[in-house]
Amino acid sequence: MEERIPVTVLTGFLGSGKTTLLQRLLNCEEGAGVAVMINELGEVALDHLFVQKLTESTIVLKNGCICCTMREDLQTGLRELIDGCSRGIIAPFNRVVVETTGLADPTPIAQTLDGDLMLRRQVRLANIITTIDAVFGAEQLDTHEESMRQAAIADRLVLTKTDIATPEQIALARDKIHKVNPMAMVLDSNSPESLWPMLFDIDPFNPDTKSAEVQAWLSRLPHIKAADAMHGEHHHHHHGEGEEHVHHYHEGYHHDENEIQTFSIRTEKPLNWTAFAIWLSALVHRYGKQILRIKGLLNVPGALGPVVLNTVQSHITPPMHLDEWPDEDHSSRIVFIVQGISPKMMQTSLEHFLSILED
Ligand SMILES: Nc1nc2c(ncn2[C@@H]2O[C@H](COP(=O)(O)OP(=O)(O)OP(=O)(O)O)[C@@H](O)[C@H]2O)c(=O)[nH]1
Repeated sequence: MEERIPVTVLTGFLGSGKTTLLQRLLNCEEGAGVAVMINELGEVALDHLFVQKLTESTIVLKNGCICCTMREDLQTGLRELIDGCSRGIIAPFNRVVVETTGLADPTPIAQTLDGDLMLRRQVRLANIITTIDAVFGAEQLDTHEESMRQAAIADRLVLTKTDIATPEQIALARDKIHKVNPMAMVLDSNSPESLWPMLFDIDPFNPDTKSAEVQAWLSRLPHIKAADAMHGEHHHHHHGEGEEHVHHYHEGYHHDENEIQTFSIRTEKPLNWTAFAIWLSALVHRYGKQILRIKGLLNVPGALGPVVLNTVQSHITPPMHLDEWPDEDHSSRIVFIVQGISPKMMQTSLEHFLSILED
């Protein structure tokens, strides 16, 4: 169904093991079909020298960061790969992995793919993979905003250096990343099994695997599934004649002034899609960079199954219908990962918006 080439963004803090992971992936059987773009800071690019299996389908973007100054280079690089392949200069590939610098904000990269009309027809964002250093990860998440954003935005988190970290360090890193991003699958880079299927076979933006991906991240959110049992931890809001509207579950991750927060909203009532879509685009427009991820299952009147929502910052993929619900719970559930925005404010504004349109 989906013919565009999937692009994976591989990010992670400085020295967290991106290049090492990339090397391991390229060494897999499936690695032969991967074209690589490596972005490095500094005039003398070195990273790509550590990746042994480099072929002609590797492009090194030097001397700048694709998330800030080199977005055009990213576009040009992708075009070069695609053109080269169609002219037979570059070996055929079926996936592109873009390794960012350690300080990159991965979200503008997603937008870069979107922003180029030509490219948009040929490539699509497949997923965002973030490496987290098991030894220093917990500390880096606390002290470096870049690290925190990289973790918050990810579809997959890969814990590296578990072979040299203490069990306490690993537990602490896992605990922190779960608080920042409970939806992402967490993998161990030193696991003897192939990471390939976990990283690539279920692809959150691919309609064919959407249902499996939704089930996977829902299962990681037990507090949403078992919401009614969570007395005291969520707030009911009553409107008019006591009708129940939006419930709000607050996970909360406290991080100084630029606090990143994960929280979810559930509503039992079918959601007015038009109203919700207007609210969402206004939100994304207003807060831009502060919206890291939004994932949701929406119960929209008239639809057989739920509508799946998946945004990376202002990159809102067209919502997709599933034929059936992944579980018995047919309420709308939306998970937000935001930075410096009050969950309370968002919840109130959504309630308000939905109620205006109902009247
Ligand atoms: N023991 C151990 N060392 C690792 C692991 N992953 C990476 N390293 C080492 O950590 C160092 C940094 O790894 P890289 O793969 O270069 O990290 P990176 O994220 O690409 O680094 P930058 O591009 O500089 O941000 C290297 O010396 C790697 O050999 C791991 O799982 N275990």
